[in-house]
Amino acid sequence: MQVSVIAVGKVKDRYINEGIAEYEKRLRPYADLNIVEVREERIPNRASPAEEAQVVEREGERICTVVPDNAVLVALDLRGEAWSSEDLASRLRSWEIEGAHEIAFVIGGPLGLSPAVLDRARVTLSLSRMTFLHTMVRLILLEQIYRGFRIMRGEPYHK
Ligand SMILES: C[S@@+](CC[C@H](N)C(=O)[O-])C[C@H]1O[C@@H](n2cnc3c(N)ncnc32)[C@H](O)[C@@H]1O
Repeated sequence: MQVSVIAVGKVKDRYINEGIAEYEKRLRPYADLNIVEVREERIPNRASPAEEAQVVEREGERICTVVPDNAVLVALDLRGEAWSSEDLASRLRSWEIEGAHEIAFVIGGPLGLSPAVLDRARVTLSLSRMTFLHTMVRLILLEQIYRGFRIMRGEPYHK
């Protein structure tokens, strides 16, 4: 299965990049993983609500240009559905059964995802009610996708 993680901005912290690299490696037997970064828009100092909305909209336009037409799009958003890891495993299984060619998870920038991206998503997923650093979300999400595949295949993993 092709799994894409579309994310706004680059990960600069070494400790996060090392974790991401570890989970990219662990996921290799389960999925063809593709991480796509789109440019993070500069937020002006003391940005007005209109300027912030423009930042989010521009990043959203960049995201929309890289989302393949036939992908199942999962938007990571604080206000999304709360799933257990078993829920994610069963969604992965049902997308596989439906013959979905690609699952694309999308992570917003510091100001979140645009309405256009949220509208395009098949499902909006929350990892917690707490707000995480967007670069940290990339690592947490990869661990959950890995955990989901392990559960789906009935393979042991940490409880
Ligand atoms: C710093 S957060 C954006 C916060 C922004 N104020 C909002 O309300 O969307 C950056 C991105 O990380 C992801 N994110 C952060 N915490 C999350 C959570 N608990 N669940 C799902 N996604 C999260 C989302 O994709 C979000 O767009």
